[in-house]
Amino acid sequence: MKSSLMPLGPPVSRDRVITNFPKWYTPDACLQLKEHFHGQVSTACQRRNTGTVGLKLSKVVVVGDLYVGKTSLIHRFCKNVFDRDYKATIGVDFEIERFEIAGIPYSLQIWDTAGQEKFKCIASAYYRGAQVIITAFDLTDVQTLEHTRQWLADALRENEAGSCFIFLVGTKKDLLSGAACEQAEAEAVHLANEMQAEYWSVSAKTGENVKAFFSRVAALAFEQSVLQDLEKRHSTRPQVGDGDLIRMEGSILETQDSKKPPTLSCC
Ligand SMILES: Nc1nc2c(ncn2[C@@H]2O[C@H](COP(=O)(O)OP(=O)(O)OP(=O)(O)O)[C@@H](O)[C@H]2O)c(=O)[nH]1
Ligand SMILES: [Mg+2]
Repeated sequence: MKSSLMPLGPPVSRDRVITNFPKWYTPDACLQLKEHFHGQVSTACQRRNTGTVGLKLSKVVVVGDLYVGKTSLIHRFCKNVFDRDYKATIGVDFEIERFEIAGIPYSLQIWDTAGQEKFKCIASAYYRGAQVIITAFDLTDVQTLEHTRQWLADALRENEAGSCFIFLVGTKKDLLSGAACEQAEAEAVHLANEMQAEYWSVSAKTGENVKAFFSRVAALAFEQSVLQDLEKRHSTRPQVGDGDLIRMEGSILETQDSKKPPTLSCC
């Protein structure tokens, strides 16, 4: 989807530009099978009618046992580095990654949480408001896969049921091959279906699937944000008092800079 209109925000690097809907890792455990943006989303993007979506940060929370490679995965994607030495995350950390999706600027705020038990209470304070939950485990350590159930339950407790996209990610793919890899993936796919999650295998060391994975996360979150924004704006009843914006049928009027105050009918 290419637009001849002026860009809406500062340019992003070429590998953060998403024009086609990124594909799943395996059709056996994926959140949706379609390969195109939703029709309404494509139209809204072409018309630059995506409301406040380009101004928001969508929250992504990464959880999982200590040492599974959460920080390494995020650093490979955001900084394109890999560190062989282990430095435990203390509490939480985050990175902001800017994309341009179907011509619209879009940002993810990726929260990296500590897997160590002693930091869990600090980290869990940051689970709230997640649009995406990534539960990570080490493909070479089956126990860490079993623990993802509990990590997910903890993260979901702080969020509205059904409001988050869930991903199950097997890390350190470079350490496994052949039948061992197939076996680990089969178990993970089974659990992903139970969790209603999308499954990915990645390697922060080699970078395999890392960019494709985060592009998929960004595209799914973006599409959901645009659809939610359209739905809100097209709701028939005018609503007053959503932050500093007044919403009226299909339009957003900013309260501070409007020359003429909007006329609202009383409900
Ligand atoms: N071979 C290989 N090693 C990896 C990979 N990802 C991470 N590691 C190593 O695994 C160890 C733990 O990685 P971290 O990213 O620090 O793990 P973490 O999940 O953030 O750990 P906590 O912050 O304690 O929760 C480090 O020594 C990494 O170098 C990978 O894809 N392949
Ligand atoms: Mg870490």
